[in-house]
Amino acid sequence: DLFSSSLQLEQSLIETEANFVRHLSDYIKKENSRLNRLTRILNELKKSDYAVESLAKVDITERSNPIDAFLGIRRVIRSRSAVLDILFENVAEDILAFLIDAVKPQEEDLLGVTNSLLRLQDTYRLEAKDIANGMIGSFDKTTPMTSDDCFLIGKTAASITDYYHAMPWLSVAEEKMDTEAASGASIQRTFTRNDLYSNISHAMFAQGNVEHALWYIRKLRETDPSHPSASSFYEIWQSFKDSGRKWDGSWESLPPVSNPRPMDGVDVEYEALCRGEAVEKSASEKEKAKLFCFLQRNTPFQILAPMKVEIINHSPYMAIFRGLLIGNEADRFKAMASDKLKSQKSFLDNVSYRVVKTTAFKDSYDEIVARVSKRIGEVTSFSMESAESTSVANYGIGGHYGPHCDVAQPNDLFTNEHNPLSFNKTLQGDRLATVLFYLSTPKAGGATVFFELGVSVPPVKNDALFWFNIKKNGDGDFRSLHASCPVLLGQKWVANKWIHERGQEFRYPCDLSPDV
Ligand SMILES: O=C(O)CCC(=O)C(=O)O
Ligand SMILES: [Fe+2]
Repeated sequence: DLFSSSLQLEQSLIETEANFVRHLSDYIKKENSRLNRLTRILNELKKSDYAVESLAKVDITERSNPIDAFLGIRRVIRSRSAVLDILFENVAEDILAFLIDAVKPQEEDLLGVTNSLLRLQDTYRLEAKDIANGMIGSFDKTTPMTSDDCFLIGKTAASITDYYHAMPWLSVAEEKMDTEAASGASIQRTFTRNDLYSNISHAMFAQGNVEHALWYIRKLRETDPSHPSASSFYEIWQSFKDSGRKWDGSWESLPPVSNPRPMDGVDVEYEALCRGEAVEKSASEKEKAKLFCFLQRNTPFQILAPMKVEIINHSPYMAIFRGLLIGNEADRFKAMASDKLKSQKSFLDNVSYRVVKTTAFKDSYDEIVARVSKRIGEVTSFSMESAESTSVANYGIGGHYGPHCDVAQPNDLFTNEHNPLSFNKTLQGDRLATVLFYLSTPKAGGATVFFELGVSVPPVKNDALFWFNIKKNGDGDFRSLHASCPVLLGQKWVANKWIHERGQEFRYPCDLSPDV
């Protein structure tokens, strides 16, 4: 798939659309030349004596000229082989190969991006109508969608019984169909008005709007009694009668539309944190007053260039290192990762859980990787000996990473995504702390959020976020449960450095208390 890395999707769209234009215009040129050559042969044949005579209905009983016969035979043989050659020319070979094998984005990407749009709509409280008009929140406006695009999104949602999302998209499709008709725009549609009514009626019914369902199915039945959905009229009518509700059948007296959101699996606090809103567990103003920032001068290097450290949570300790990356380091990491990004099959094997592609670099890969690892060691005072390779990730369109802890220890809170065998726990120990550095600043969205702490950190290029995953007694600290919010606009790139337990025995002494 492409949609799980926004970089790869953008690259492939640019490449594919440019190649599509080239292949199709080459092909049309070749077909034109074929037609021209055929026309030339045709015109010559038409001019031939025999053809002219046949058209003129000349009496041939007297006619027999050996020269004409010779020339006629030659002409037929030559034209036959010329036409056959042209007919058997395979001018479609290149474009067929392109269309069959080389056209990337595919249906799974369309489905992936559709899912992303619906997820963004929920998380950031966007209206289907605004998205359909090319608006992502209050950000830049782009090309509006057509009724056909909106219908496809609504129908895709309905096909997985997601009527909550289907409803607004189908009604936008209806509105757009009306405005398109009024403006005389010629829109290619993959559906008829009655297909739309059938879908709206179904979704209305599923969301408890039986009168509206009846209204739409009645319109469908009146105009096309042979439509496959026309017979649902009787079921809906029966349901309406059974409900004992009152409605006189007019548009004016329809009750307001209800469209309840299924709350199963929805984390309201997560969505609020993603929008940057405070939640119950967020620090109060009084607690916030205890947070501070300072200039760190731990090492000779830092005496020259002190690190700006912002403590954002005391227990467990969390801090932001402002400007940990310098110069073009962030861009170099992205460039190094660009052609290596691979999608990570999640442990839960659930595509929608993690829409991101990653790759990892050992310190020996490039001087810059070693340099940044060394700097992390300096600012955190931890040994980097047992740390993992630096992993770089590019999120997809609307890409996110569901709630998880970075430790490999199993726990009851949730199914841990990290494969316990992915690093050698006995040699390196578990992931003591995470340093997450931001390689880009997305235009909107993509915050890193901590559910138990009510903390939301918006990504800022070159900054690094530090937190502990393990308590001093060695148990996993599940207050570190975190997630990456869906990216709303722009690209989100991060890199992870996981610091392990081994080698930190003197730098981070153990404690038997289970609470630190
Ligand atoms: O990208 C983020 O904000 C969080 C990434 C993360 O939690 C991880 O890669 O383990
Ligand atoms: Fe994580």
